[in-house]
Amino acid sequence: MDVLLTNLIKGKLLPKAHVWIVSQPEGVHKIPSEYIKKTVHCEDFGNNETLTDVREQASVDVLLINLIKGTLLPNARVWITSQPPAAEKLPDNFVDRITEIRGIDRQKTSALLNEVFTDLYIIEGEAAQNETQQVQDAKFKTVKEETTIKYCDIFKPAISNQNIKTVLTIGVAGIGKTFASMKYILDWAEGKADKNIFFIFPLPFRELNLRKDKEHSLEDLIHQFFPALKNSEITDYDKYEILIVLDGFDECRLDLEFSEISKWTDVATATSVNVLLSNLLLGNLLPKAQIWITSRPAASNNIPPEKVDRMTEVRGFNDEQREKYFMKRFSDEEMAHKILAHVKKSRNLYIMCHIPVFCWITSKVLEDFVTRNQNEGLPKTLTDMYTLFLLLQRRQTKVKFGNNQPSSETSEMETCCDTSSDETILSLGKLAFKGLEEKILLFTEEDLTGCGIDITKAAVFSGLFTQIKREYHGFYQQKLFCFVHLSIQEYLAALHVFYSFSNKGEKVFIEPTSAASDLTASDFYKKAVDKAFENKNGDWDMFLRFLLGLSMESNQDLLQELLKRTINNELTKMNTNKETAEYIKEKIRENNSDPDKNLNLFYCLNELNDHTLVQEIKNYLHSETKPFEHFTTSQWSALTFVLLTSDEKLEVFDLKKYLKSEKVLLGMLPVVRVSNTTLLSWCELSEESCHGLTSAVLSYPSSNLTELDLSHNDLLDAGVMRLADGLKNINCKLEILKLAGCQVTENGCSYLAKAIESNRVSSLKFLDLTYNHPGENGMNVLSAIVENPDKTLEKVCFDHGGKHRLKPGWNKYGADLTFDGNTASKRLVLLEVNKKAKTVSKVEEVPTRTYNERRFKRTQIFCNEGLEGLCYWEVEWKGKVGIAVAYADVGRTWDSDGGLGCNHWSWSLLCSKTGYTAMHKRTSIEINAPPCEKIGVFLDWEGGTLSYYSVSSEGRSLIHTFKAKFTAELFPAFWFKKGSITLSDL
Ligand SMILES: Nc1ncnc2c1ncn2[C@@H]1O[C@H](COP(=O)(O)OP(=O)(O)OP(=O)(O)O)[C@@H](O)[C@H]1O
Repeated sequence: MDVLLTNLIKGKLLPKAHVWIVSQPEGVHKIPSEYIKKTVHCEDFGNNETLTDVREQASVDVLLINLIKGTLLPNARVWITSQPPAAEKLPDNFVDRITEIRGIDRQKTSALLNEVFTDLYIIEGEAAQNETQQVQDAKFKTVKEETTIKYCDIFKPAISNQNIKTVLTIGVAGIGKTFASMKYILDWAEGKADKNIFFIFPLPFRELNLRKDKEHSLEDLIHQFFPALKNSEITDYDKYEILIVLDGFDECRLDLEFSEISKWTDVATATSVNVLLSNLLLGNLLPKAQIWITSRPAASNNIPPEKVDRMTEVRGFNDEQREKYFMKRFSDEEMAHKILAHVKKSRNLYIMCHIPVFCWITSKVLEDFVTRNQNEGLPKTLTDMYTLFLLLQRRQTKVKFGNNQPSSETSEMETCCDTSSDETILSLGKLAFKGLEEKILLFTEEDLTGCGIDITKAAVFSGLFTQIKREYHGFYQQKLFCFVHLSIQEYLAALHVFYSFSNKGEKVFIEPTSAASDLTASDFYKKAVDKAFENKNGDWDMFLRFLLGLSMESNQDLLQELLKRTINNELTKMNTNKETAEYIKEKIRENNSDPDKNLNLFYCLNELNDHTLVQEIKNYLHSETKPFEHFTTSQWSALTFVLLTSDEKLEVFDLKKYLKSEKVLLGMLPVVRVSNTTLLSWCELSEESCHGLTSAVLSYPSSNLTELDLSHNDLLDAGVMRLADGLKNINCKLEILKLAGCQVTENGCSYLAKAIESNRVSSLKFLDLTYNHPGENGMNVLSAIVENPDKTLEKVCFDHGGKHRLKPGWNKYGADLTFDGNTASKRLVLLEVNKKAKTVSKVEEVPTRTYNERRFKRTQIFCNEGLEGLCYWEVEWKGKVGIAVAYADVGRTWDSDGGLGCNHWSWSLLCSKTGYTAMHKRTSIEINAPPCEKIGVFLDWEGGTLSYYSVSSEGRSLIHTFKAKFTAELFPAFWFKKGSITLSDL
């Protein structure tokens, strides 16, 4: 027994077991101190003085001990809450900080993360491991679906042996990135998950920014965030499994440098935070630690892709999760149903509610509506919602100040409180605007006082503005504040600008020049439109939406009391709004280069209640006539907006359904981004489209595109080089890329090969390079990648290659035809080295033809070449002729099946001075088109089409298309009433 116990305590027996020894104090010395990790003294409970009278004076300790022991208030129930055991290894206050929802739900003290957290829709990008097994696994997944991942599995390997060290999670503002990471940490702290992880260090960029001016060691930095660790005497961090959560990379104001970085591996020596963070991300510092970075999409491009092992994107709530959110949010089920019903009433609102932060604001506002039994004035626009939210905060503050029922004694006090709280709101607006201008998200006390804000008064607006709770803060002594969400900062900034202009005539964001003072209201809004429009990063886009929303009378009615003014007629005149709307439409018309900017302008029109453009497009889409050829730029932008905001998921985007035009494509790139498949073949595109696709789609983090068909456009190697840049990008999710007939040579192939080689997360499986000229080398470099088990590429098609494929346009499909003299009728003569056939009036007997006289009874001739695949040829004709194709054994003899175009196995276009007739089987279709001397024939054998075109110096114009399922080679053939056919050279 002794041996057993000794070895158990020493850790030799059951080395991983926790051992808890309970002993009288005098027995403790018998256990060697090196085997004791922690001693808890319980003697206070044993020999303390007894207290029975609640009126008796005693120390807090004595009071508590007696309460717990039950000697004091013996009938009272005592509820002791404690941190769970896993939290023992955590720094002080850690669980509290995570459990309690900071900022955004502060007012509701009972709001615990576990209570409100609703599962999120998160998708996984391709894993970036080099592991053969994983790649092979990926190869067998034939159908690519969006892979969803649960927040708790973010670091879970997809296959065994996979090491996921760094995860990047992206998502738009308020979509739930921070929440997902907090819930992950909480699960761990509660011992529910990731028990192998010893420490999790959340280091938000917001707060790391504050340390950028001084040098720190990584250890120091950790101690600043978690002072309790100072006493932990950890000497070797590599001994522990550590997860570092770097939240909000988009807010990073450090100059992280990943390329020519000075390598830093020392945890204990001080250097700049820039160097520490860059080295942490590159894996030089704490090489074994796992890293979780969250970021809004645009900023995430700066993270070196090869260092990211898994990309995930938070997409917010899907329909089911959205409903769950509202059901969880309200303990009163009836209330939850009512609110959901309100949300569902407005399609706009319902769609916006896929963003959790918007759900939160919506639930606050609608809860108030339902409680007050109010059905009128439900919010319709984004600004409506935020205005109502602000008014709710204002009313709640009023209630906090005391009596809500005005009476003669309290009214003066109330007015005073109202005034001061309204002033606080307006000052918060000033601070918000200053923050937007200077790109500040965290504010110090000086910032607040600088804007005339009294901290104690601002504290009551905890639904808008909050102090960052950091009692454990060792390093940064100042108190720090922030708006509960950036969108609230943007709304308040717009309110400030609106208020300054309408009440004081100040144009805050316009340089104080004399000209500015003469600005009319509509000029003022136009300047705001320009300001947002000119900002590349879209920093002022939301602000503009709010400012324009505030210019609406409906919003000003709501805010009248807060703004303490009668409505300035000029500001709300319908004319002003109309003028602004027209100005925005003009901007949309003029802007051909940045489709995303136009989208924001459409959202602005929505705020101004101007739906004319959008409605017009919706009408077109529902009508028979879709005059896309005559669409203006603004109509194209409106179409883009309509497609993007449609309820239906856009699986396939086919440009040909609208207009084959490069300019149109470039304007509709945001639509390409959300589609899974984009079809752009035969659209007359050039290198410019490749450039646009790479920058706005393939490199775009949240693009959905997995299949891209760019075939039969003259992209050349230059275009392929642009596309290769996209293929290199970590965000590129393409699995199928079709570049048939794009004039690609060996060079183009090597750009593609290098791109696929260099992208660790390349998911490309199929590459179509038919009808190009890859040459031996081009084929070899790409085939080598197919052979490489570390790469997902399964197949590259090189069929129908050759030098002639480098000809421009349709000439690359040119069929080099010659007449087969043996099939020529006696009435025909062949001229110009078998390129011209002509009827003659006097038939001359040709001795070589006599072996089968019957075949010459029809005046026709066939070509030698049997065609499949894509082929194009042109002929010049005179007289009355039939231009046809037929299977090999058809119609060459005089038989009962009739001539060319009169049976199942041939198709013909009869050409004469009066027009054309399309003939197949026994049907013929008259085509009313002016006769043209030159006819182009395009055969897409696999696609099952045979098209005839008139060809002139103005281009090609379609005469007729036959559709059929071709089953064998087709031979060009010609029938003559009288006249001639010349095969043209291409
Ligand atoms: N899973 C969730 N369940 C319930 N509420 C959520 C969830 N995710 C987010 N929210 C709500 O949305 C708010 C914003 O979420 P969060 O701060 O995580 O967004 P974010 O993506 O980090 O945004 P930002 O990029 O602006 O920092 C939260 O404070 C919370 O009210």
